[in-house]
Amino acid sequence: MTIQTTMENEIVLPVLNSNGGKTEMKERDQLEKIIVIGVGGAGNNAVDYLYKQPGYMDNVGKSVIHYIFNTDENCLNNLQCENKLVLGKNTLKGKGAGANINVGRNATVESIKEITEIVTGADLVFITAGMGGGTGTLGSSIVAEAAKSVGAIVVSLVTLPFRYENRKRNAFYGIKNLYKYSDSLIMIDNQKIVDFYPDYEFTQGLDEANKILSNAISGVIKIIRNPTTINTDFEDLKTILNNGGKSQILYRSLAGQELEKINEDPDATIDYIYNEVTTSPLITRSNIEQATAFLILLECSSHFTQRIMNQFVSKFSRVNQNDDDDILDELLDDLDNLDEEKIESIKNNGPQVIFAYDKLPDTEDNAPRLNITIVATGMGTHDSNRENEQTIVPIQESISHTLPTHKVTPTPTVNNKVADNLSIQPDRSAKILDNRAAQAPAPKATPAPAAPAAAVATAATATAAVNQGDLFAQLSNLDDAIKQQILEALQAAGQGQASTADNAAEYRSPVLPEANNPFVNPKAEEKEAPKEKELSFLADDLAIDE
Ligand SMILES: Nc1nc2c(ncn2[C@@H]2O[C@H](COP(=O)(O)OP(=O)(O)OP(=O)(O)O)[C@@H](O)[C@H]2O)c(=O)[nH]1
Repeated sequence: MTIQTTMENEIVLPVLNSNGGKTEMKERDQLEKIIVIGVGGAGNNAVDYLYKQPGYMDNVGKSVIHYIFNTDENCLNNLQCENKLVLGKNTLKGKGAGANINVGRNATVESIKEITEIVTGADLVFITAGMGGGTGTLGSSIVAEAAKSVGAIVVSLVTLPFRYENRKRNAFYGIKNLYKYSDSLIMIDNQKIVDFYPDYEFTQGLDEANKILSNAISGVIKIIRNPTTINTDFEDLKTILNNGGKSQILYRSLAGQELEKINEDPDATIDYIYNEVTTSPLITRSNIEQATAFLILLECSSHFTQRIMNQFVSKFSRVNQNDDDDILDELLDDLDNLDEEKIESIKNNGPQVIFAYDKLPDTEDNAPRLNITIVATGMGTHDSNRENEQTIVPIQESISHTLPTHKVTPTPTVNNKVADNLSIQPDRSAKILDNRAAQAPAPKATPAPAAPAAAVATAATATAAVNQGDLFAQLSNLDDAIKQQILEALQAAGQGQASTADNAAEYRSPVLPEANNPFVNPKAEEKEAPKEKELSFLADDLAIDE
């Protein structure tokens, strides 16, 4: 679907209306704010690859903000993406981190104020980086923490280094930290490029990985942005990511010969498609058969009939076609006396599937075509055959779950939300040191569940004020210039509304991992405060000896 541009150059997207047509327009300011950030050389290259994808920038990419962050200014200058941030410019003067993860981490912390401004107001942030190098390894997790602190969903996509680089240990320090702040973490193993494409020219091999990263990003953006005959949106993505567990994003485009037997021999072709989609050679452990929730976007030519769609989607939902027929017949026969016990006995085994469908225009040669994007979650945490059912909750409670997530304050400032999410509270009486922060546009309100009283109390403890002396003690491993930068960022965050326990709880992300989310797991509120309330990049466990 082409994005239309108005006279004022405002992007408007057609959206599905209640009659199933595609006539309504969604104004730009109604759209969720999506930001794609590449950190370090590999991350920058992945964003650049995305830019170069045919049609991407003319279509969904136009309504997304792209950034490349790097310590190495030369690398930034050579790439197309117009939004660039040089990390740690005062200290490193635009030179790279020299494969030193501590240097890259410090450079990113030095730029935390700019990073915070960039992510403020975001609903969804994609972060992509190569693990193992100096900049992206820990820089990515600092960016992820900033994004999580402003309430965004964070989807991280990283590469693992080639074995011959001997950087796996550093890479896993990076993954350990990034995982904490990511709702979804996708990993591509560069070593598998050697295994699967041994004869490819070197950069062509790297591009195979870059293609997977960029396809995953553009596929998810399409799921949210593109109007389709059966539509999905940002709320659907949240539902699937809230399912918890490990996640995976897969994309595949198939056409022509690969699908030529789709009508003659649908069983074999569907098996073939399923295998092609679910076994991406470079992705580490897809384990998709363990997923307990799927968000699927299917864009197909007219060869994909009702029968074929039924067979194909059933492979994910693992539905047995004739299950429950008797109960359904009994219920339908007596609608006046619907029996709750009978309703409850309907089997909802297997994963939840939300799917979007759109028809691709047929080509002149009438070749079958299929593009498929899958977000799968819940791997590794649940029984994949668990009962998939939503419990009906009393009406008041269910209304409170749809209340806005992030408190809308009359004059919120860029950094208030960040500050409220951190355990170290800035001095609220401090003068405004950064005028840009004060003038930044108000972040858009997004939906949020109401916090139970006990969670508010827990959050109050977690946000207990820490004075500047304590802050300096925690900063002892960093040099003076960086300490000053961080303090300024925190002080800028300090002006505006006073922090209260209420705010802290209300600003809590609705997409916390299940174990920490009191709305999914009622016991979570009794556990320790959510991790993102700590200013983790100042903590000791990030001081790594190389
Ligand atoms: N797939 C893929 N991997 C890459 C690419 N560029 C770098 N890598 C991998 O990513 C790892 C990190 O490299 P970079 O991203 O260049 O490093 P950096 O984070 O910028 O850190 P410094 O260069 O030390 O400042 C490397 O070990 C490579 O394995 C790329 O274009 N594609």
